[in-house]
Amino acid sequence: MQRRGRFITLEGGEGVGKSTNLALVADHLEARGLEVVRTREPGGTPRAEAIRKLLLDPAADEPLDDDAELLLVFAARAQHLARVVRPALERGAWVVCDRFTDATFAYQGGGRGIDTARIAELEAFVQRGLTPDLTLLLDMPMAAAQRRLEGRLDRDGGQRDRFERERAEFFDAVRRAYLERADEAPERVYVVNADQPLDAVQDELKSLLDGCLEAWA
Ligand SMILES: Nc1ncnc2c1ncn2[C@@H]1O[C@H](COP(=O)(O)OP(=O)(O)OP(=O)(O)O)[C@@H](O)[C@H]1O
Ligand SMILES: Cc1cn([C@H]2C[C@H](O)[C@@H](COP(=O)(O)O)O2)c(=O)[nH]c1=O
Repeated sequence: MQRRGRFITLEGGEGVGKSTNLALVADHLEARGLEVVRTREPGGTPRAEAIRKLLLDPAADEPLDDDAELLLVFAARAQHLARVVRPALERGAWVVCDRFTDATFAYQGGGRGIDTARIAELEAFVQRGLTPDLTLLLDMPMAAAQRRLEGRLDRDGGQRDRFERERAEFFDAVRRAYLERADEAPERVYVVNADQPLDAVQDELKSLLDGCLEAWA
């Protein structure tokens, strides 16, 4: 693939501020004249969004098998890559994506306990070498993030989805797995302390982006 654009992902547990900061990242890049595609996983195309619905549906009548969950995540990813991410990168756009494969290592690997070697096999099969240029890992203790999530749910009148209903131990394992991923790829994954006022988080993100823009020019 002729890849001219850049691929930036935002990662972290539930309610750490990914969507809020995705808007900041995308606006910051657009203000510098770049074409930016804002997207998310699972999802990003109509069919991948249909898979997202299946994954997040808390219906208790039929539990979702862990392997089925893993395969659905990668099925959605294959569709998203083919229809949105690869074409955008090929035409020189920057793709800013709310979650990607680090989430699979964190949730299906850390949270569900699936062998990471199996996840890595699917990653190689589906992505064929395509990985993010930069990953912003928003990190904070899960208890504090849960309080933010509750605030948002109260305001939206929303319901917890299938993942948001998991126990605290699940989210602690997710956080540990994310931090392990950051340790394994320090050249790609930048860990941001998300447990600080939004202005401080966003100042840090903007100066990091400016550094990348300069380095990649
Ligand atoms: N640094 C911050 N300080 C205080 N509140 C914040 C901060 N960042 C985000 N919030 C608020 O926390 C809530 C969750 O933020 P947001 O929806 O961006 O998180 P998220 O990581 O995208 O959540 P999800 O995992 O559900 O997609 C929102 O109400 C948002 O306004
Ligand atoms: C990409 C990806 C996502 N998930 C989970 C993580 C979240 O609970 C939901 C997505 O909802 P959100 O609005 O982004 O919080 O899906 C996962 O388990 N594995 C993945 O690879």
